[in-house]
Amino acid sequence: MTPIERKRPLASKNAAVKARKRQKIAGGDADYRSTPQTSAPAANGSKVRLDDLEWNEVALPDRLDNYEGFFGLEEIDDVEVVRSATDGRVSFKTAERSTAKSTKKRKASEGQQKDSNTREPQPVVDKPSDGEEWEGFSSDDQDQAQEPKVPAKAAPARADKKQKKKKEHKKGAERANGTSEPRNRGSNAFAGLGDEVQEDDVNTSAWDSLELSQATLSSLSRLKFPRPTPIQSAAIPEILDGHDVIGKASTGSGKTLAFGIPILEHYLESKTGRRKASQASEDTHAPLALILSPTRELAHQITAHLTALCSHSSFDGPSIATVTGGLSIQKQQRLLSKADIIIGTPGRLWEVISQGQGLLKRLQKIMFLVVDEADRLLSEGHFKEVEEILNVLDKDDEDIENDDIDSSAEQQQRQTLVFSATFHKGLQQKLAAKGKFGGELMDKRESMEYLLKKLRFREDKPKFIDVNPVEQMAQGLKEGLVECAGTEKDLYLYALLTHYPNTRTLIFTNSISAVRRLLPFLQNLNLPALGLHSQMPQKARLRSVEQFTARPGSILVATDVAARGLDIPGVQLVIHYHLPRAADMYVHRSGRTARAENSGSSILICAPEEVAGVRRLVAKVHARRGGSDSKYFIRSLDIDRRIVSKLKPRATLAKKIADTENAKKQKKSEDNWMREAAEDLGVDYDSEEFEGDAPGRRGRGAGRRKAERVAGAMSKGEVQAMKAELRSLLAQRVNVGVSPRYLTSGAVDVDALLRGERNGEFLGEVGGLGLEDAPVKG
Ligand SMILES: Nc1ncnc2c1ncn2[C@@H]1O[C@H](COP(=O)(O)OP(=O)(O)OP(=O)(O)O)[C@@H](O)[C@H]1O
Repeated sequence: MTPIERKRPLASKNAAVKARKRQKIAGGDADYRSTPQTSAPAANGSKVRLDDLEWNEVALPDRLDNYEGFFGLEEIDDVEVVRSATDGRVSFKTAERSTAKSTKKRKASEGQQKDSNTREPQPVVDKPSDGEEWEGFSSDDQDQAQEPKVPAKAAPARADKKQKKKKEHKKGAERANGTSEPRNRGSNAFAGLGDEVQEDDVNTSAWDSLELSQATLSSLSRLKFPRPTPIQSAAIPEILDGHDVIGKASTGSGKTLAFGIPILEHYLESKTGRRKASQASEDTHAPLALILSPTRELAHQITAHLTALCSHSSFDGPSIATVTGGLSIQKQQRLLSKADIIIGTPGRLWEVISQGQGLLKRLQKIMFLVVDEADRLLSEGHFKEVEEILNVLDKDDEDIENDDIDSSAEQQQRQTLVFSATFHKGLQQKLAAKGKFGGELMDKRESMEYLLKKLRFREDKPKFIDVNPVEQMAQGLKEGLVECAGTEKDLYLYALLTHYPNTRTLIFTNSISAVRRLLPFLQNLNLPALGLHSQMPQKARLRSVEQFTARPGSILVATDVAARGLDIPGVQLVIHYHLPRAADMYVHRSGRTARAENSGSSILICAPEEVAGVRRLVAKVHARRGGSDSKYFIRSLDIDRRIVSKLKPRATLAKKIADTENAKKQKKSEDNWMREAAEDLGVDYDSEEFEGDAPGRRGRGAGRRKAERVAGAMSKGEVQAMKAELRSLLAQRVNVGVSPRYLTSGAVDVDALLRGERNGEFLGEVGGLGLEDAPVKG
């Protein structure tokens, strides 16, 4: 049903404001009061009056100057307009949910209006959501709440919380032993959680020292996370104590929950207070946290992690809005209006903020700003939109109108949490022409200086937590390189994949065109390959990640859009088809495997001239051990050339078919573009004539273009013939010459390999990457 909209009458606005003020003074909140509502909700589908419907105010753009007597819009969903057949009168039929809530709200509001003169003012637990809500409080209350929440002051609050939590723990234990009265379910958000011990819950006593709420502990138990990871152990208490935190820990070490758990704790603790404030002024519902992510996939993944943390519980989880490009902006705007946690990529977030709709002011009230994969977000080339957002949060933007918020107080409220596996300098330094690497990694002092320069922390010295300063690569990671001629990379890629059948593999390239080229190449060879790059439509991107996650032996060919943060369980092998452009990228790409204490392998495919640079790069990454120069020497894996040569005919054919089809697609889209341009200019377009006449058709790329032209000119029949030939090649046994069964002293069963059966001895012989003895969870 489409939403009904109506103009919000001035009188109703004034009444609403007055009611809110009264409600604030009373400190009450109908939905969260412990006294049960006695009024029965209206029957499902009953008719109600227009004013009894649960109207929601529609946000107007922040920068709308002149309302010209227009006070606002309200809208409502799920309402049926019923016209009486007898007298033509219009009434409204609404679902029980809506009617019940509006009845409850009306009753509450009436009750509060009645009681407002007799009740004692009660302090609101959390900070107010706007200046107006301070009315009715003493100046002491105001001072207390507006005081900067510096750690020294936060500590006593933490001490109180500790007492409270100790009691909660004790009660939880009593309940578990059957020594306490069962809790009154429904009396608060945590009610009954301790009672619901499920068979497959795990013991979470290792989390006890963090003093988390029973609700969070139950969630962790159900997620089967028996103990915190080192970064969680170190960061969570500091964040709960109110500190700004810079957290550095290796890939896959659980950084998401290191900030996610404290945010959830804060949400649960302040839920009643926050809801009180927001109930009083629903149109200014302030989010608790803003989490910035460099990629769309990571943003959606953080959402999934936080949702999983909450969905395993019986409390009402926070409302999470994910704001990324490629998906409906209108839908995201709607979610934003009620969001407790906003997770987004800077570009789309800035777009939404710029469009107004009230988000800007609400964002200024956040309690947590999280910058995930911080070095990437804050690096040149990506920083602009982040900077704009930071300006908005800190109210530096002079364009912002109707400014009635005390920005300094708001800024001091906010905790800034920064996480990454690497902090590096010179992200933009690319591989120099002769295979040199840029992208030096920063030490603690440098990264601190860098972040302090870029971010506005509320503390002079945020807590820098580096749980594994001696090693940023995951413990279970094995590394190796395969050397081959630059022109044979495709062939060696195929050979490598053949030796790791049914292995979830992530292949990294440095360009979108390489993804477009490799994907059909591998698919032609009957390999279950998927693609991921930033020019794919967002839905296709999400689908690729979903399918890669769901299908155990699948292969994902991706650009570095997949390098950061993606947590796909059971990725066993990462192949760097193109070398990473910087040391940090090597760390992040390789970090897609060997996550959460699993094992995995990372293999670079290098041209001979690249080998020395790669060795230096990998040694540099490992040199973080104690700061001394590392002797780490990445092993070379010698793939038997006899096998490679046997695989060559099929690889060559698969490549030719892929290139032909790509060239045809390319030609078609170029033709379409040229034809449209010619039509716009009112001239005739003949592609062949254009090709022949075009000047400057020599020089760089001319050879490739010629090959593309030839490939593109191939007939359908020729392509079909190549496909048939490839099919027959793929169906044949590979005759390896010496012995069709065993190569390299009986270590490799090539037929078994080509049948898709694993043979780990192959690499075991030459370098012992140890994939075979790497059990993979998930
Ligand atoms: N305490 C825990 N016990 C077991 N598993 C955990 C725990 N905390 C997180 N995990 C799991 O570990 C995996 C990696 O976590 P996460 O994605 O947060 O890593 P990360 O440090 O952010 O990695 P990256 O640097 O690559 O972004 C996830 O699947 C997560 O569910």
